[in-house]
Amino acid sequence: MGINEHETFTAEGSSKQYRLHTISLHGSEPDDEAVISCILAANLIPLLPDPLPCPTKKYEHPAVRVLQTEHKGAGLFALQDIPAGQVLLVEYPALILPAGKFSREVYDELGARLPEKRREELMSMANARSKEECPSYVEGIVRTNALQLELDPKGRLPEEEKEFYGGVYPYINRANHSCGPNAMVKWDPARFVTTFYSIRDISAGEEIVKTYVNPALPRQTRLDILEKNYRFTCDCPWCNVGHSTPQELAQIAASDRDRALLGTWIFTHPGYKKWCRDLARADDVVISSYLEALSLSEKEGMHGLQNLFVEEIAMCYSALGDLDAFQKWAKKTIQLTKVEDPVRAARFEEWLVDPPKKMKQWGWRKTQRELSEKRSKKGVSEIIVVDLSDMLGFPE
Ligand SMILES: C[S@@+](CC[C@H](N)C(=O)[O-])C[C@H]1O[C@@H](n2cnc3c(N)ncnc32)[C@H](O)[C@@H]1O
Repeated sequence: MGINEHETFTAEGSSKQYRLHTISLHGSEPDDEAVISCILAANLIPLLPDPLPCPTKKYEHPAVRVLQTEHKGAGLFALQDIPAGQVLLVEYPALILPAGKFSREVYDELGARLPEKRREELMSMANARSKEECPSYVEGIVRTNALQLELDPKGRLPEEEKEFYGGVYPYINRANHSCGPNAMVKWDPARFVTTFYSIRDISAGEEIVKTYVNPALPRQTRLDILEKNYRFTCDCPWCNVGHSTPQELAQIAASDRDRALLGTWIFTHPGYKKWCRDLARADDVVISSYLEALSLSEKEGMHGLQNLFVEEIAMCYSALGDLDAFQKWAKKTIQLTKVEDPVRAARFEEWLVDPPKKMKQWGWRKTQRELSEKRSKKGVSEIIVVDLSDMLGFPE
């Protein structure tokens, strides 16, 4: 017997009230329709966008295919070379639900509410959990596949009522894991879709992989999380290494250290904004630091951070007034941010038209240096305090 939309229920160990809810996005054409079966906290339902967005066309890159692998079940593969910054798939979740544990009936009903074809797609997905752990097969699929998403992007729920939600995607979820991924996902709460996109160049025949864990965590922690949540031993080049000789252990320690460093680089190393204000620092200090970050991220396969690093470098060259170098790094920034942050990418596009004219900070450091040299030749010593708040490209 089904549970109806008006019935409320709770998760194990909680008194919070939830409801089943079906989101139907209707477009003008018959196949412009998306049905998402959800478990939502009762107080979240009134916060959903009203009216709901029109469905975005699903997108599948012509060179992306689901193929069977030897040991990992199905996976996604590139049939042709795909450059960094390309949209690979755009997809609605079939299911949206919170992380808590519900009864078998709730999960079964959640799956049963999908249109038949969508339900078939869902039931063919990987389930790494045993029947004892997850009596409902739908729950097993959820725990093997769900990707985190934000349903309250404007933060309208009080802090104590916030919770994590996940979405299950019959196509995007075919992507297997690597600690050096070549693709990432981005959830768009306004359109209810997730975009899967390349973060580095992918070669024809290569598997398209995302990361299921924070890649900045140490190797053993990553292995433990993957084993506990997804029931496999990661065999990526950073995990599948010998770990008995002192040399091998030193190599693992170095990789752990570099990954942790990369994960906090932008918070622990001086960036463009501070450097720009401080003429006492060498002109190349931030550029060298971020070139090092780029090279480490290449070594560790942490390409997902490179958009931040290339942007810092581009901005430094703008303050130095180096046109060729700025153009080179601004183009890289656009390529690596256009899916993740289109507004930022558009800003660089605009600057690129004529950087010296379009950028307030263009050549600022060069000009200030020349000025201070002139002043010191004249024997004038003064502290230059300049308000750069309006010139730094991006708001704080
Ligand atoms: C989200 S699914 C990925 C798609 C799945 N391979 C399929 O056939 O639908 C997660 C499951 O895929 C498998 N998997 C993912 N990445 C793997 C990897 N690097 N090595 C081995 N198995 C992996 C594990 O069984 C895991 O529980």
